[in-house]
Amino acid sequence: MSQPSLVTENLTIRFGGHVAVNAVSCAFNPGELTVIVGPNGAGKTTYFNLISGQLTASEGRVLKGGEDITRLAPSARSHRGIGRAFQLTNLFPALTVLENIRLAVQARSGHGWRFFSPASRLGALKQEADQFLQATKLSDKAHMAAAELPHGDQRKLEVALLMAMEPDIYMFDEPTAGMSLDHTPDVLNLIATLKEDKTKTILLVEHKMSVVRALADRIIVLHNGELLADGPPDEVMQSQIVRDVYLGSSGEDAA
Ligand SMILES: Nc1ncnc2c1ncn2[C@@H]1O[C@H](COP(=O)(O)OP(=O)(O)OP(=O)(O)O)[C@@H](O)[C@H]1O
Repeated sequence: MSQPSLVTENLTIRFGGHVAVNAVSCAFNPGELTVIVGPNGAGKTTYFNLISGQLTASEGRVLKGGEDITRLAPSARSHRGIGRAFQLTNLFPALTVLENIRLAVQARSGHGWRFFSPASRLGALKQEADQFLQATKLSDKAHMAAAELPHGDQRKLEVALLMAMEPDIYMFDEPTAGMSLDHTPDVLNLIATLKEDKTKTILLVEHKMSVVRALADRIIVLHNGELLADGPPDEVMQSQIVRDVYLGSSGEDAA
């Protein structure tokens, strides 16, 4: 088995006397999509924030490819390949879809572009951006301002920007929340496509059981900040403890 791409060791954060994430130890592997479920207030988003760096742990460690990144800022973690979708806050609303994607490609390419002439640089940028436009089925909207897109297309654009950064860890927090039913399959297909590239590690916080069933290779359950269960979807969803604390309290397809 290959080395885990991401590990949390005894990861803990306290807010005053409240322990929001409590000694969560978990290893995530390349090519695996893990869905994180749990009742409201279980600590899912806080666990995400500890991994992507919006919050710093009170105790424990986050390791990316074996490197301790526990104290790094979010930007340093993103440079190390941790890509998190932020519910539209990454978009430049006044720029077109294509311009948004080009900027993301440029940001990832960094100084590498200085070796090219301005014309060939633009050509290479456009070619790469086109690839992500096509992957997210946004080619026909390339010249629309991001702000004018329907909500579902904005979420797709957000995935395109994330893909353009080529992270090896993808983090999605309820990627279909607030999305109309006709856009939902597109986004789910997109995430399923990421899975086909067996090198990516994908983490997804999700309430909708239909989404969990469609995508999960593995489910981890948080409850009161603790890791309650971890395993293959069928096994986890059928375990009595999960039924009692999770399905019992929030029901099927909550949200
Ligand atoms: N910055 C903060 N200061 C104080 N308490 C916080 C902070 N962030 C989160 N919490 C608390 O930590 C607990 C876990 O919250 P979190 O948002 O991670 O839960 P969640 O599982 O993502 O819930 P939901 O499904 O409702 O989004 C909650 O009790 C919340 O009030």
